[in-house]
Amino acid sequence: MINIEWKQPELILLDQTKLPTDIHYIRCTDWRQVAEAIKMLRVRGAPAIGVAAGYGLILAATEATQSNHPFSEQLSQFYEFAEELKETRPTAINLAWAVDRVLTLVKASISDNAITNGEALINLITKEAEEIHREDIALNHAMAKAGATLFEGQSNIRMLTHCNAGALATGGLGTALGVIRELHANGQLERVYADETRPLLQGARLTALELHEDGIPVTLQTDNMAAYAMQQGLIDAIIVGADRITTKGDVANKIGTYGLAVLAKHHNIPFYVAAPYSTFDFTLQDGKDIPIEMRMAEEVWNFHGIQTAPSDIGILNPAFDVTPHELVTAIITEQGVLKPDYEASIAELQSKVQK
Ligand SMILES: CSC[C@@H](O)[C@@H](O)C(=O)COP(=O)(O)O
Repeated sequence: MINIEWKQPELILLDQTKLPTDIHYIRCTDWRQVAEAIKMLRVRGAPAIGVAAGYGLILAATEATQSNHPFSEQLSQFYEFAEELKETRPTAINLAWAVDRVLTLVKASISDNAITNGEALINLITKEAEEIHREDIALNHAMAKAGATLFEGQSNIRMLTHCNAGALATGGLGTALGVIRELHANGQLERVYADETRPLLQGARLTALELHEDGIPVTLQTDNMAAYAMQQGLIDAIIVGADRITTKGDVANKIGTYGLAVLAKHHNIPFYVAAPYSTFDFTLQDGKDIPIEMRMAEEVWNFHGIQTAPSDIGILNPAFDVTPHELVTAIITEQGVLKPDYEASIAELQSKVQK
């Protein structure tokens, strides 16, 4: 199932809010449609929103350079659009990372006089957006291989995952699900337990669908069954993706991840996080400084048009939580597996990727 495709002059996005029942594609010709799709989780998952935003910038540049204004004014307009796109979701750093990567390149090319008109700007952004997408696919492959090294010699692995960190959340195979796919291909995986992931059911609607379509045995459980499954000895390891990781190794991921990590500690089950370098925030040390997206109350009291609670009560709806580094057994990246001391291993990662 292709979730993101650039077909000049359109960005085609699979509307993930309609899965698993409807396969519906949105054809974006305006960057505002891309912003809306990101906000409404039609395209979601940290790396995927970074890839989509990269392409969204082509549409932003196309609109900004259509006027008869001087190029410098067109550029200012483009920067404003880019800022708006960047602010659509605050927690997943891959979004800001992708927008900033394109803006840094644009600004450097302007100051070098390498681009002096709209057409050159659009060409430059198109190349970079495509490169971000290609790179994400390669990062997923490298993470899958690196992650599998943690399970050498093991077989019949029963893995628990939360939310969707699969192909639908990235440009490629997925982060956590990339590792799961690799273990399945190696014949080492017995089964995946997928948390349904309230309130928007990314685990049920997306992870269960992806795995089932790939012929990977999957058992769906509601979030409040995870403790039971661990207590019954059904889970050998937990693997999740991430939306932002600090230099200490604190991990923001889908709400409910922290609870799983606490449970894993109690049951002595390894807790792994898989994420590419673009998910690390090298400017933040402590997880408490990660901005947590608070979403609409309606997502909790209403599901797909069915009211499931009184609508006029207090509702808590943080989209993410932060797992402290002490609870993370290892972080799988495309550069290899990071282990505690995370401050040291993440500093080493930073020196490799920010040459
Ligand atoms: C490879 S995706 C990692 C995370 O982005 C994923 O686990 C997650 O929390 C996604 O949240 P979502 O709100 O669906 O965008």
